Amino acid sequence: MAEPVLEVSGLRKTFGTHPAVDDVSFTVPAGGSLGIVGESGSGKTTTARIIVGLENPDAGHVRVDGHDRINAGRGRAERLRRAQQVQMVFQDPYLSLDPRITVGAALTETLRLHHPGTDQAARVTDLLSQVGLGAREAQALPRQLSGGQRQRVAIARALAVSPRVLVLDEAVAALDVSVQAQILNLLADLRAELGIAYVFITHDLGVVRCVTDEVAVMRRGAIVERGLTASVLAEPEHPYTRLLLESVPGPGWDPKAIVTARKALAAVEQSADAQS
Ligand SMILES: Nc1ncnc2c1ncn2[C@@H]1O[C@H](COP(=O)(O)OP(=O)(O)OP(=O)(O)O)[C@@H](O)[C@H]1O
Repeated sequence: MAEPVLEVSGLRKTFGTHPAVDDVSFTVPAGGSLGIVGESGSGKTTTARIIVGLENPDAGHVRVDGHDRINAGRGRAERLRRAQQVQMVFQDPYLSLDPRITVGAALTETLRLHHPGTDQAARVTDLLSQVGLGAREAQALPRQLSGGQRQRVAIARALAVSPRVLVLDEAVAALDVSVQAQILNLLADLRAELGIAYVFITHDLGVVRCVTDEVAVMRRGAIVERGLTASVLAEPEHPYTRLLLESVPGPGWDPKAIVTARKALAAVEQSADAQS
């Protein structure tokens, strides 16, 4: 197994009295891809925001290449270094792209900040070509592009920083299925080419199947099951994972299976509550 590039250990975050993230630990090897799945409110986004540094945990560690991100200094050099460890791609690239500046200018600005001294014009061309865009898109404003193109730009901008880890939070959820497939293929190609590690936050098990090696299933802030994606999806051990799988309509899908899976989960949780 490759050395972990990302190590998350004992992460906790409570909002008021509500534990949003409850003792979450996992590692991702260099160039690996971990999916984090779970229903709405299970703590996926809060975990992602802590990894990126948008939220502080109440307890726990996040390390990239062995360097602690939580207790690192707050100076400019430290902030740049942290950004070069982890970048994030959000569901809605509109929110992360400045509507007033062209794609080319946005990429140039990111390169100037993170990699001064490189040939920025050549690198912008490279980055755009890596995500399947060209000179036309370089001159466009975000609103002049399609949703899929905007998401490619958001990925290019994250790549411009040359991060070790890319956290993708529902990054294809807003796109229609054919564009989703194109972006998922692009992400798979980039991982193979650049060796970046991915943390893929999604509620979509189809996405997990396509682009992750391992998956962690979150429920009520905690990881209830984790393993190789193919094994977890083929032979889920936790009743909650089974319920998630039964909830995906497909050929031969039987809505009654959801009822059975819900009952099995309730029985397990009642017996856990009784023991605690
Ligand atoms: N800033 C906040 N203030 C208060 N509560 C919050 C805050 N952020 C998240 N929460 C709560 O923490 C819990 C976990 O939320 P989180 O967004 O991490 O879940 P999620 O699994 O990503 O859900 P979704 O898929 O809907 O984004 C939820 O109950 C949510 O209401």
